[in-house]
Amino acid sequence: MNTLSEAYRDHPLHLHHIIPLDFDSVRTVPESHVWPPSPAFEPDDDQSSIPTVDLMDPDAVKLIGHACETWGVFHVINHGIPMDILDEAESEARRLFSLPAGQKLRALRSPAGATGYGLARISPFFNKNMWHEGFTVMGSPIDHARELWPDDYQRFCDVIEDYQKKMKELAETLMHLILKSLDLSEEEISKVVSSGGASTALQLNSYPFCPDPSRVMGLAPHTDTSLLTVLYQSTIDGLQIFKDGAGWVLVSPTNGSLVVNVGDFLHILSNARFPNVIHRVVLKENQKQRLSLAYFYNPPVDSHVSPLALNSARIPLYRSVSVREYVDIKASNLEKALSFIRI
Ligand SMILES: C=C1C[C@]23C[C@H]1CC[C@H]2[C@@]12CCC[C@@](C)(C(=O)O1)[C@H]2[C@@H]3C(=O)O
Ligand SMILES: O=C(O)CCC(=O)C(=O)O
Ligand SMILES: [Fe+2]
Repeated sequence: MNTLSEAYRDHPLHLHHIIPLDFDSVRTVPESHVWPPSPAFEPDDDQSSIPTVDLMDPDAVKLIGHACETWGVFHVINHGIPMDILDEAESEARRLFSLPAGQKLRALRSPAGATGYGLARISPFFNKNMWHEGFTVMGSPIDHARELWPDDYQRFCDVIEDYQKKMKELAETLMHLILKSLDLSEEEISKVVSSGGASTALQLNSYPFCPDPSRVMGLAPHTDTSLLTVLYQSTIDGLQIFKDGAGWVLVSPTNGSLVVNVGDFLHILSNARFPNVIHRVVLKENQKQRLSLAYFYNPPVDSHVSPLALNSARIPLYRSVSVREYVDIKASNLEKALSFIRI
């Protein structure tokens, strides 16, 4: 049973923080979606780019450790997920977001719920709305799929379940390599990567065509709560990560590769050795709808996370925290959540 959704139950949201705009019905950007121009909005000229890790490389452990330490995000190639699985999942996401607004609302996330159609969870922390609609899956999507397509929900379920299965295997492989790079023993590793126990979520993201993209925000800056996130961003760019000293760096999609980023839990576990990378999505002029699929791999919801990669000379920077408690803290403190568990 995936009980991650329970962790969100105590933090109900107002409907206006859940219901997306009917993007098909607007010809101009409403005031509610106009973000103040920010000087940091334009990406830096210096276009450095995130590292690429080849999972077939005999040095994968070293490469992945270095990528996590220096960037907290990397492209992964030779990841073993066939292109048609990625294509199919993308086209199911497209089919979902192409439904008329009224039909999508039938699968609206409930105020105390975690799954279904709606605005990004972080919406209440910003006074402007994002140019975004999402669909969150935890475990089987069947209930919401039935609401969307009463007579024809099976294809969506099969594709999404298959996608999650493949992503889980990949996330476990990645976690293994990453924890090895921190010199953890097999025993310690198997406590973190206990297959069966992990709590996971899949987020389908849509950034519809926008008549005035320079004035909107696709997805506001945030870090993921996960251990790690595996992102498929298909072919359209827009994802940017914030790198100290470099500013906003564009993460362009490359054919069939996946983007992996360090989330808050891996940052804690690594005792801050790996940065939980801040990222956002911006929109460009004359750009078609952008879709992305983010798979969040988390520790079991009742397990505790604490800094593990400690040698004798290093002191822990964070206290131990359960997944449930951290989700609780972050639900009311988006950016400062980590400061609550700092020692
Ligand atoms: C398991 C998760 C992870 C969530 C919450 C919950 C379901 C949806 C995820 C996202 C997806 C979009 C960005 C984010 C910041 C958001 O608003 O919702 C993510 C958030 C997190 O990483 O905290
Ligand atoms: O759409 C993207 O490229 C990023 C999505 C994201 O950051 C998320 O779902 O957490
Ligand atoms: Fe994210």
